[in-house]
Amino acid sequence: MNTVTSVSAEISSETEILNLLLNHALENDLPIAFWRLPNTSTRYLIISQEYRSLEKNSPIEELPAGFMFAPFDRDRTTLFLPADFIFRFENNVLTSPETPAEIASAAWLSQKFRTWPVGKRVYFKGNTTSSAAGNGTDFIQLVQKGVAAIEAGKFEKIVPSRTKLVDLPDDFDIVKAFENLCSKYTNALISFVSIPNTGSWLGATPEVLVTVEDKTIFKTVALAGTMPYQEGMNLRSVAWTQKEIEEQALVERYVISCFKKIRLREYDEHGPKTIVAGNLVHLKSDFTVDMKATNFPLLGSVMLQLLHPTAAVCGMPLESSMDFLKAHEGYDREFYAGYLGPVNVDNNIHLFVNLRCMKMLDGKALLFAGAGVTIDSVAEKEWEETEVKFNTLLNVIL
Ligand SMILES: C=C(O[C@@H]1C=C(C(=O)O)C=C[C@H]1O)C(=O)O
Repeated sequence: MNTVTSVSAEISSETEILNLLLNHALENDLPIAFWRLPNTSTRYLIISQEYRSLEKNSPIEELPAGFMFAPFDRDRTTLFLPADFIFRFENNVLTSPETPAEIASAAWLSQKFRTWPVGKRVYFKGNTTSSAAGNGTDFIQLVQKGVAAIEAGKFEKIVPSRTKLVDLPDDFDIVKAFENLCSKYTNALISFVSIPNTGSWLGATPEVLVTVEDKTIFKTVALAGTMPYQEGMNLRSVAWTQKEIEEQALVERYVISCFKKIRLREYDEHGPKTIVAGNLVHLKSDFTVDMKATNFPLLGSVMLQLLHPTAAVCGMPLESSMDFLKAHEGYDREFYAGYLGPVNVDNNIHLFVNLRCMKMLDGKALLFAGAGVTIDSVAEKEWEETEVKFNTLLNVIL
């Protein structure tokens, strides 16, 4: 059999192979996901023949290897991309295929190499639209409405968001952008997902929603509170205000309330600690559960249903804050603040909240960002916070 290593003499670089695969998927309307997990160097790329819509409450542990892409609105359909073709890149080269799926994918790829043009930049169809919204004034009014609703006792926390539409540079190159995000944001999930009728999304999210390692260890986090990161900042003495401390404590309470619903008491909690997320710092608490000791083999699925959308991206309590956003936010979040990530690849589940992300439109990018609002929020400061959050991607793509 022709292996990738033998055929790839002329087309050896990761960048060229990626360009070929992305072009192939986009030109043929095939779903594709390309990602790198935090603090790792391996990059994975999968191409599906077809995406699937997942049944509500279907256990993710029983899915084949693939990639999940879920919208913010839990009443809408979660999409799943089965790993019909799977490639793994390490140190800028395609790794030798090991699993049967990788071996079949490598054979398919080497077949394609014979006929494919090299050196072509990835092309985007401009067939997706979005309800771009949220100019500065609207957002400030939205935050003020949120604070008034908190004062009126409707909820304790709300996370309004807005979008920003920017022109992409003429020479914008998705593979280069992905590579730059990887080197700049080592502790984020870097992802590019493109699905027919849904669009192409690029992101660098710092927020874990559900991790299940080796079917044994469950992890989630409570992340909130935002400040710009400054070079040389001492993370042990960041001066968080009462507002941010309470805002993060609310998310922590939300996570614990989900454990309580299933009467799970044996969880470890560490934090909150200040962590760096690209150009920002946040407060984060880590939660870990030993699924064997607690006899909870489907804890990943169960907690996913309970957690999403968390108080970090929607509000607290969930129902009243969701109603407020539906009534007042004024645009469709689509997949922003939904979740995404690989499931059952290498025996792990890694789902992240879809933050610091953008949807690619024809020659433009639509960016999304939100900010946690409590009774102590100052609207202009929350607007500033969304600006800094946009910069996570803008610093790299413009
Ligand atoms: C909502 C976003 O981020 C969330 C909100 C945060 C906050 O309010 O401080 C911090 C981290 C995230 O949990 C976003 O990035 O759009």
